[in-house]
Amino acid sequence: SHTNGTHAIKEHASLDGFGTRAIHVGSEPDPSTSAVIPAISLSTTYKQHGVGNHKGFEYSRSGNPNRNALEATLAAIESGGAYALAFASGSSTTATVLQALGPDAHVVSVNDVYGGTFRYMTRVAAENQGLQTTFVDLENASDSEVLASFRPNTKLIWIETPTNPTLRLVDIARIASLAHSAPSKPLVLVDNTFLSPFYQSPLVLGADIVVHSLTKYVNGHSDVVMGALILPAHHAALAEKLRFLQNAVGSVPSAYDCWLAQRGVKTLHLRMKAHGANALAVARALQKSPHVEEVIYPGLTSHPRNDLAYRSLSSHARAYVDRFLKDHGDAAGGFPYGGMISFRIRGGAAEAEKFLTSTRLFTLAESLGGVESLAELPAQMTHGSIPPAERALLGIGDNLIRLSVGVEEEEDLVADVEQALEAAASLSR
Ligand SMILES: C=C(NCc1c(COP(=O)(O)O)cnc(C)c1O)C(=O)O
Repeated sequence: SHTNGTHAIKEHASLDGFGTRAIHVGSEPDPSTSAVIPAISLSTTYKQHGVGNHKGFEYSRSGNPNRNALEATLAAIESGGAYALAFASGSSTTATVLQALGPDAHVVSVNDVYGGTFRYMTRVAAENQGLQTTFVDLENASDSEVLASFRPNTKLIWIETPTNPTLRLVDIARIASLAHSAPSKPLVLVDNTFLSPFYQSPLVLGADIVVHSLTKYVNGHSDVVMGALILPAHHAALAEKLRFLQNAVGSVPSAYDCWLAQRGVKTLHLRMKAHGANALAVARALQKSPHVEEVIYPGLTSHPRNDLAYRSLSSHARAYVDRFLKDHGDAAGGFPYGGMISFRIRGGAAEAEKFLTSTRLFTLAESLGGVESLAELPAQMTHGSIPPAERALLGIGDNLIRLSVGVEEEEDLVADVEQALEAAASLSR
């Protein structure tokens, strides 16, 4: 049932499958018009029938029908979710969560995060609220090394997995168990942007908060900038605190963008299956190419943490992957695991530039998760805000190319990558 403060989803939602929830929860026919698809409610204010006597809406920043509906859908599809809050962008979601930690807090973050997240932590929150951030290789750190990174004022562990852009995998369940056993009991947050709620359910694995750049897979059509966070039922107090900040800071999405995102999320399950199958095929083609030094795609059987990738799959993705493996067997060389691939092209910046300007279907552009395939050079583009020394330590070199594999026809994407690799290789002939 909806309240203005927090939106706990209807009980029945948990009984339906992922795609069914995405299509039906939050999209119930309009009770007054019976419209199957909700109207776009652009009004910024609502008539009151007496002071404080209203129908649950007072002012659009504090809540509006389209945002409430989208938040209900997001809480329903992020398994284990009960509360969802939408923001104007993934970055403002990050900012709001970090603001909620208060002054002089300490955060342990995975060492490879989106450049904008790194930038906010180290150049904004550090200055504005005295945030201290320790970047740790949470993929490889031992339990004792993780525990040693905690301080008495450690309030939050920030995880991306797979990380952007080197696709490092973090064992959410392991880190959550360590955090919840530590004296300072830091909250565990997972930025689930890269896999979307379809492939990974961080709340089920023990996380306390999930954040998404909805700009990416959830909206899925490269026409909305938005973010969201989702909390489990036992964090009602944290939901209220973040709902207060959502309204007080006012970094909220428009009703129209919420309506677009609600339309996009309805096909998320279909798109993520297609993204995954296409990405596996492109990763295999890259693996076979003499012009590629290294392919990073955790769905490949050859990936060192392919077992962790499989163990971390959501229940709905596990069903899809098991069917895929049954249908394709070992010939597939792995399983679909989201649409993101990073690879190191043989050579350096020149070869990378030639590849990126030779693709016909992969558009050279920032962002990811849309139906169209995109390609970029993190070192100079999305992760340019990370100091060169840090980038070098993380392996974000001038020959590291990141692909967001879209839902075009698989054969077309494989052919496009292969011809662009040949074009890049021609530089050294
Ligand atoms: C724009 C890109 N990333 C945005 C992003 C963000 C920020 O989301 P925005 O909606 O772009 O503000 C947060 N978390 C992750 C993992 C992200 O990848 C990019 O990597 O091309």
